[in-house]
Amino acid sequence: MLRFSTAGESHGEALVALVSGLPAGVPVDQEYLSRELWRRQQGYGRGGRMRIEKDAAHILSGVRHGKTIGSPVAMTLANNDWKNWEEILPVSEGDAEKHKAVASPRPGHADLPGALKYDFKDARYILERASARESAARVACGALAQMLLRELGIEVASHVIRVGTEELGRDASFEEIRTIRERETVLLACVDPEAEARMKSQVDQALRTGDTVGGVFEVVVHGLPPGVGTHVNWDERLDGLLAQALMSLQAVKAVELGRGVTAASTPGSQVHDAIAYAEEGSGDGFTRFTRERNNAGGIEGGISNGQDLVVRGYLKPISTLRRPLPSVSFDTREETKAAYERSDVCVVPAAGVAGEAMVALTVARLVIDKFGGDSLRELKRNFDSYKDQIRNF
Ligand SMILES: Cc1cc2nc3c(=O)[nH]c(=O)nc-3n(C[C@H](O)[C@H](O)[C@H](O)COP(=O)(O)O)c2cc1C
Ligand SMILES: C=C(O[C@@H]1CC(C(=O)O)=C[C@@H](OP(=O)(O)O)[C@H]1O)C(=O)O
Repeated sequence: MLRFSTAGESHGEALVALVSGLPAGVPVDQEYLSRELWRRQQGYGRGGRMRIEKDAAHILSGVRHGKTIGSPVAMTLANNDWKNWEEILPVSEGDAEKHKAVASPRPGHADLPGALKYDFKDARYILERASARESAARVACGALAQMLLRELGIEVASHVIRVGTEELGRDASFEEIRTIRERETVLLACVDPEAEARMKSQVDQALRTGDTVGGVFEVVVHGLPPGVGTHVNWDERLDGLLAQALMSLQAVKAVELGRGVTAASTPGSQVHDAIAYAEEGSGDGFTRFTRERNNAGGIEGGISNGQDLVVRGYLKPISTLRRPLPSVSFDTREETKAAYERSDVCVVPAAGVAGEAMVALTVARLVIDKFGGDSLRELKRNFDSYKDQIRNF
């Protein structure tokens, strides 16, 4: 079973990422890994921290001569900002000035519930781990999952479809979305330059007014055969697993599969994707069944149906505001302003990259569950044999 976990605090020495369950023989492309990490750091509206960090994953185990060997892959990602904190973080709470306590919790961040739960009067102990710095480690894990999926012809890409109140307003083809990955500079990762300019103006307004924005990213998986995930148990359904995977990302507050949101208010005849049967050589790429549209987002009954998987993550606006909202001091219990040091103002493109990682890890896990194999060769053989089986169903 493919599993991954992360450790590390935002301003600690390093992040740690651990992936187990990858078959042996998967080519590990360091350049691809670095590029995914770079992509997660991009986007208009990111704060000062991204000028400090230059993320890179150092592989400690599980890879020899450029390929996985079946053992867990352990990676570390250094925090450059650690050098600015290494003398502050060890200072005890007693020395409040030097300790840089966060003692007025930010509405929307994990500060207040975390401090209550873990019994701290300093939310720094909470924010260090709640921080989306952790998503860098997820992207390192996700890059490995993508390296496996690419060997099977399965691709994952994301783009931004909304920032604040500005949206793309049309469907994008997978070919268009794929080109976002290749961009040398990333503004808001939108396929349409005009919509991107409108999105930028939303960020500019937030920057001007000391506010923040949220938005929506879309992750698309191309080349996934029908039959991945299952309807038979609630916790093995592809839709449920994808929702959990994306919802677990910092600031994601809703997940949509296909046209899930508008479908709720649209008649069935306009929602469901009618089925036809094509001549040999055509069809959805896996079978001879075809659909003219993909409102289901590639999943029916918790099972992939051979169409592109389309999953959207809805982000709330960033909670740390330059013009802070009212809060209450842990020390005096009097009204004060929420803490502010520095912050991102918009993170939708970065969250999209983290979303790709989470989707890739979820899909790779189910692919490994279904097709098995301790080596990539064995997995591929099983995968190809299944594709033969369904081709002429
Ligand atoms: C890539 C990324 C960067 C983020 N940067 C910030 C930030 O600079 N400031 C902030 O307050 N929240 C930021 N967040 C969101 C917080 O991490 C998140 O709101 C917080 O941990 C509370 O979790 P919740 O929003 O999921 O409830 C970021 C999220 C992502 C995905
Ligand atoms: C460090 C990253 O994002 C951070 C996520 C984050 C938060 O509260 O989630 C707060 C900010 O951290 P800092 O207070 O150090 O500027 C972001 O920069 C990153 O994405 O690598």
